[in-house]
Amino acid sequence: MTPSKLPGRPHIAYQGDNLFIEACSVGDLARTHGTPLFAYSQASMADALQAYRSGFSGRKLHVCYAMKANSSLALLQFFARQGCGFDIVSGGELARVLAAGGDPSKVIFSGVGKTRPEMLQALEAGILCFNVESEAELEVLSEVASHSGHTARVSIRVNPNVDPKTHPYISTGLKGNKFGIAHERTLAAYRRAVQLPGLHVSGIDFHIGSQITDSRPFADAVDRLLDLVEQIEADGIAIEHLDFGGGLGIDYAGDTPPAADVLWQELLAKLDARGFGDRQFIIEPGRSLVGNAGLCVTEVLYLKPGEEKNFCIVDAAMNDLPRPAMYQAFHAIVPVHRSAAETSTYDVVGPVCESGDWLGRDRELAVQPGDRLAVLSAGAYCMSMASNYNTRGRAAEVLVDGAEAHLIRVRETPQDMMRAERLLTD
Ligand SMILES: Cc1ncc(COP(=O)(O)O)c(C=O)c1O
Ligand SMILES: N[C@@H](CCCC[NH3+])C(=O)O
Repeated sequence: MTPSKLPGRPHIAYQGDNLFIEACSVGDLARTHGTPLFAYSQASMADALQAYRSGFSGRKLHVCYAMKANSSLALLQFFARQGCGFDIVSGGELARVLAAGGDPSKVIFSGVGKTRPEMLQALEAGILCFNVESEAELEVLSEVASHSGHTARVSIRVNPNVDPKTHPYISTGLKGNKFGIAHERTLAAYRRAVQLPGLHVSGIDFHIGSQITDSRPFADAVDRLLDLVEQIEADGIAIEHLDFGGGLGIDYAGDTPPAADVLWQELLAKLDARGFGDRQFIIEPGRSLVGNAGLCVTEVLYLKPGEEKNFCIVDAAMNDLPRPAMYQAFHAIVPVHRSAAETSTYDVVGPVCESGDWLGRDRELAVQPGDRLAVLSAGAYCMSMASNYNTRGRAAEVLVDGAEAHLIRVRETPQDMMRAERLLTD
């Protein structure tokens, strides 16, 4: 039987009427592990990583997986085994990298609010580079490094003032965003960095936003970055590596982002033309490595017809999948077992006590209580943004490799959720 593939998700397909992720039936996974359940395709992640590596073939490339997209330990372990480093934004993320067997010397540390203890933790672990986001941070990092006898390798994150044309909450490279140092102030920041003790200037970076579906903003940002590198190097300061951040989008709803290899072949032609093609490059992709590798299986609890809306109430909620509530994001929702029954239009909602707790609006579905649905594109910024709101335990997760499904996270229990709390004693 020829599987019918879902666009943009090559390893998720119907065989007959049953949904499969690689060679695992999604229905069987749900029966074995319960719902809500996240399932990730290892082959999808490998393919996505390979697309970047093909685009940079013959170049010096270091891929730092932006683990905020999905920081589940087994996924980190997978990327570490593929030779990747990690883009971290907290001491907690560094601890996860180490727990997953990641190599700290391949880690870069981004983020506007690094604390002194986090800086020290990263210096002691021996990370590759700090992506510094303000002049004030530069001073503090110099102090922490020199007082502790370390040298911090630094890259300055430039805010190139380029519009990535994405949701305002996930745009990061515009003047009005809190991220990076303004283009105009960058040279002065480098001049200061080379004077400060405890710092070694290593690179320059940008990250302009997330879910970018057009190559233009990347091309503009690369141009602006290279203008700066020329100025900085003319000033006698060597820039060893160029870091282009992450941000490439995925297909959620028929979106057509450029393929990673195509995008980078185009951008590298620009870098070659300007004489920068043989530099050490770093990229920090998150969503595009894991987003369409994942789905979340949920069970229909109740159907509730209403005067204005029909509700399909499922056992996954905004605490598991916060993107619709936070960004009005669209995630495709498909049946785990397709049926020929007549469809109705439903809002797919969770059990959480908020009207914002919806996963999909106005979806045509043929469903009954007990049926299962799969929320697609759930590999990125779902589990890593999940919460315990309404004291709902985080879902279980499986990593699928062909016909094998490895349980990589057990469902969180009420005891797990209460573990860090203390009652008052008289
Ligand atoms: C500094 C930095 N690098 C990389 C990423 C990864 O972005 P994406 O998941 O869109 O690839 C982010 C998140 O937007 C980020 O803030
Ligand atoms: N959480 C966002 C992406 C944030 C990117 C981090 N800088 C999303 O779900 O789309």
